[in-house]
Amino acid sequence: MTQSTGNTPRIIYTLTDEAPLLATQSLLPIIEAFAGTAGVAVETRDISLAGRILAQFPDVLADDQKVGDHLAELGALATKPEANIIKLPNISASVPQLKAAIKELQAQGYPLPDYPEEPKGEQESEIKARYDRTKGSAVNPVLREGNSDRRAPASVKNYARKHPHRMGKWSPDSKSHVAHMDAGDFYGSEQSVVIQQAGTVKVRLTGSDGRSNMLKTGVKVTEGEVIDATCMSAKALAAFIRAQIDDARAQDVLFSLHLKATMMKVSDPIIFGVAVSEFYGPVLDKHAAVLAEAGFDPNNGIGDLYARLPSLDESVATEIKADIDALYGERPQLAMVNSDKGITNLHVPSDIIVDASMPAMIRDSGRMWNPAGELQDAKAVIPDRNYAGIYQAVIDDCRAHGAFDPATMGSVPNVGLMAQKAEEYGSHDKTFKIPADGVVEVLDEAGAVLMKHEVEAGDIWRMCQTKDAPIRDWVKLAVTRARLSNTPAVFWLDPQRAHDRNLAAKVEAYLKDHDTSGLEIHVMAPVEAMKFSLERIRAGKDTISVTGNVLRDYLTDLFPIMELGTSAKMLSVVPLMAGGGLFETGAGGSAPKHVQQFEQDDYLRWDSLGEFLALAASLEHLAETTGNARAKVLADALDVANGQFLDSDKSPTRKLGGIDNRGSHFYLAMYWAQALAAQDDDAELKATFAPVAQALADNEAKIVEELIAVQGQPVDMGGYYHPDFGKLAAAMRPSSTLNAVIDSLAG
Ligand SMILES: NC(=O)C1=CN([C@@H]2O[C@H](COP(=O)(O)OP(=O)(O)OC[C@H]3O[C@@H](n4cnc5c(N)ncnc54)[C@H](OP(=O)(O)O)[C@@H]3O)[C@@H](O)[C@H]2O)C=CC1
Ligand SMILES: O=C(O)CCC(=O)C(=O)O
Ligand SMILES: [Mg+2]
Repeated sequence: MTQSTGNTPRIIYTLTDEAPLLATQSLLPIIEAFAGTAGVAVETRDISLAGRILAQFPDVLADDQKVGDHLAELGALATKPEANIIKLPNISASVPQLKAAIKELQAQGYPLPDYPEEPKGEQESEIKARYDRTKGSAVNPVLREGNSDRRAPASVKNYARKHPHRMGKWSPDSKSHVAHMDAGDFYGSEQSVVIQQAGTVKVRLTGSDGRSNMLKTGVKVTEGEVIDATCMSAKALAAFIRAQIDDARAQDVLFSLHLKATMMKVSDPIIFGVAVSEFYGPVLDKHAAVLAEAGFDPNNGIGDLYARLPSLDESVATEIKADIDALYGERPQLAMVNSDKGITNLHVPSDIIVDASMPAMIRDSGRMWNPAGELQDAKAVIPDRNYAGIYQAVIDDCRAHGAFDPATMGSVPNVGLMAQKAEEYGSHDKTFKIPADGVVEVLDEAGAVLMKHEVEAGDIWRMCQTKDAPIRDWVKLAVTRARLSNTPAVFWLDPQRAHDRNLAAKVEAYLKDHDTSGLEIHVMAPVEAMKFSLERIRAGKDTISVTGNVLRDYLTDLFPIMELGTSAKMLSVVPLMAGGGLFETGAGGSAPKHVQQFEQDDYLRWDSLGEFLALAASLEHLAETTGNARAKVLADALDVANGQFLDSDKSPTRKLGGIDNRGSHFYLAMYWAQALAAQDDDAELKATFAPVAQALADNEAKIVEELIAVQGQPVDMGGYYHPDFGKLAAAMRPSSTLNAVIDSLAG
């Protein structure tokens, strides 16, 4: 961690995981050196999965192993006006990832306890509770103390139009489709209440035997807040999955499941587990006793079963493997995550993240990879109806009109509601797998029943909260964006949903607080909104989507992936409600596939454009809020550099032998230095950067050669979740010529 003292204006740059952490090793020294010339300190805070785990266990770690709770620190900072945080994507860990990270830290000498999946006794429950704080979407809901504004800046959109990426061709005969439940899902059972008076609510389960049990007490609620409760029937889900398995086989399409088991860290792993249990049912039933003994948990995927086979008697393990292979002969083929390695769609819950997986399918002509490594039509199972329909609408559109054309299509920016753990971000501690048949009720302090569901054992029940102030802020942000970009805005709200009806009433009321004259503002159900937006983008027109938290997530991968080929090129800003700024980098995740390639070939194809855009926005915000004129000069020059970077197409080439992430950082540094040397707003900066620009330009060929020369060899990172920073820095900064120029600027 680097830290400054006193009142130096500062930007916090987050250290995260996987590809973005690798990119940081190369980019951060450049950022620090440039920012330093304006007296801006760039400090780092570690919010990686490994860092978060270590921060939970100060009591078991030696003094030199302890790390501070940087996430808690940044969460507090996000509620203050001085916050200026650049947030890179981090791992939202599934249980298999969490266990792998713990194992790696233990092997590095950190005396951490094992993850007690089924805790026995108080001590193990306490350990599990600590680990669970680091699991799933543990970071974003803490830092996102504002709503989200994600869009492709004009320069990026123009670049995509000039250099359209490849889109898979769609056939009108495509059999690909989305399958969702028709009843018994969250959509069908949602109830919603607007809180009239601040207080607390509690959640009570009363079993059919009359005994009651508090699932949750003391949930604080504020006036005007919207709370919802909803429930998915385990029986209906299992029947639905069975029917889809049969139908996929009958139609000869791949079976694939698309969930968000990382962000919806309690409900979706259970849904994933039901799909695994149904698909592999005959084998799991036959070997139930031995698998239970081995600790297999279907919620962790069929990969968990394979991981446990070595602990079994060899003949039993061989029989289980043979039974699975035989079962594959009776099942539809599974969509593959990695067909070369035999990793299926049901192996690990964190490999099938719907926001990225559905757009990838749509980009690849609606097909997914089959076990033979070929593209094939697929059934995309998205059990809950809340949002599944939007993807079917895209598929229908592509089947009817062909793939979208990035050279001509319009854009769909997003204004997303997520502040103060809005909607599903607030569900993590209020989602339960129901232990017994009965009734779940949400009660207020006086004991009045606010919401009520009949439940059966195994059902998933969850409650969400959405505070009033974030809703007001979201409406305001939507109007501001519509006005600034002179673009129609559509609130995606479904009149069939209780929560959405409450939101729509608030939207109607809060729109009156703003001057909306001349603006085109609609409220439409998601499928209708999708159709409306698709028709417009085919005609080259833009439409702002104004959505809740989940659609924010889904749409900000879907549209950028269609429009730009990747969501890495998005500007992703979170204007914090307290006045600070959280600048996210792109809209994608931490790209584990990129790390595999880096480890194997010393080639990192991570595109840092998202970081460049976030940095410009962060410097601009810093200049505005602290009056630092030099930061403004740096920001303006970075805008120019970003434009030139796009014009010159200096993103990673994605081919060994071409520039990768590191090469793209060199070009950004050169263009940025050149823009600073060319400007006349600040003579001192001009003088500082003239020789830097000169040195970088003079040595361009040499630097590029030094950066490319290392490619093609394996890299030792000294760890995956907790790599050795010395090794990473050496690997990510292989050009001594570039390093000398940057280090001399840093002084
Ligand atoms: N903001 C956050 O903190 C987020 C974190 N996550 C976490 O990230 C991890 C991986 O999630 P996953 O769903 O696989 O999504 P990713 O976005 O990491 O991966 C999907 C694909 O997106 C493309 N991609 C994403 N970012 C970049 C980039 N900067 N440059 C080039 N390509 C990029 C790549 O696809 P292609 O090969 O097609 O170019 C990549 O393989 C998980 O642990 C998840 O929880 C996920 C989303 C957001
Ligand atoms: O919070 C998370 O786990 C993931 C968030 C995400 O995918 C996004 O914000 O786009
Ligand atoms: Mg996302």
